[in-house]
Amino acid sequence: MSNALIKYCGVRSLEDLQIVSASRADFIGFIFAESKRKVYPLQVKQWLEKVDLKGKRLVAVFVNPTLSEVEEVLSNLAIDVIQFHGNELPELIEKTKVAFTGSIWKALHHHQETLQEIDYYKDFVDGFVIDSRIDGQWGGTGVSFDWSAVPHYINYTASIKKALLIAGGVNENNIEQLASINPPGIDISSGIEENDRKSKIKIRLLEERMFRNDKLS
Ligand SMILES: O=C(O)c1ccccc1NCC(=O)[C@H](O)[C@H](O)COP(=O)(O)O
Repeated sequence: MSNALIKYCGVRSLEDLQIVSASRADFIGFIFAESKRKVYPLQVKQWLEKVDLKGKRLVAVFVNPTLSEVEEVLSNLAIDVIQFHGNELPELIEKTKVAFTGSIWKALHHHQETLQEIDYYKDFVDGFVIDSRIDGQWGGTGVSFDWSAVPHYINYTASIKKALLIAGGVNENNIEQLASINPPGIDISSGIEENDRKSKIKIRLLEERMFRNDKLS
């Protein structure tokens, strides 16, 4: 059984939103950055008027945005979490907090010095998303990193009382392996897609495997 919180990211249509809203996700992510999954605040607002989220929280994902880009999203949507997925400086994070009282997560790419990067950001954010490091791409790569490092991230973020989600290439075939390491959160985009659309079938398979032994516990 897994207690991990789930974030399904990269919703890019009303149909995607309907599918993830009916899932066991805790968080739904929208990409407000250059990506094939990029969406716009007014578009998302219209979708949200038509869908019952069943209590799921909304995450706005940015890559090196201006403050006014962040403010435009916040003024149109009831965002619960902001995820900074680029090289944002603490100054931008601090300015964001003036108008935003929700949680802020910093996405960092897994490499030799990620724990030092966590240290650098820890006083400015509420949590971390650890994703794969792929040249020329910020996220949504569908590629996993070496999960033998995950226990280090779990222990360190627990010691500083920060949220943690593991991202990068999670899918229905490897979810049990990751869930067995017990990360507090798991973030998935490509792994629940088929032909660039969120897939009800992939989500069902992934959740069946992730929560396989729920009834026994
Ligand atoms: O998903 C994107 O297209 C994306 C583009 C630019 C920055 C971040 C992006 N995604 C952020 C996420 O939180 C994804 O869920 C995370 O990178 C994992 O993606 P995947 O490997 O496809 O599961």
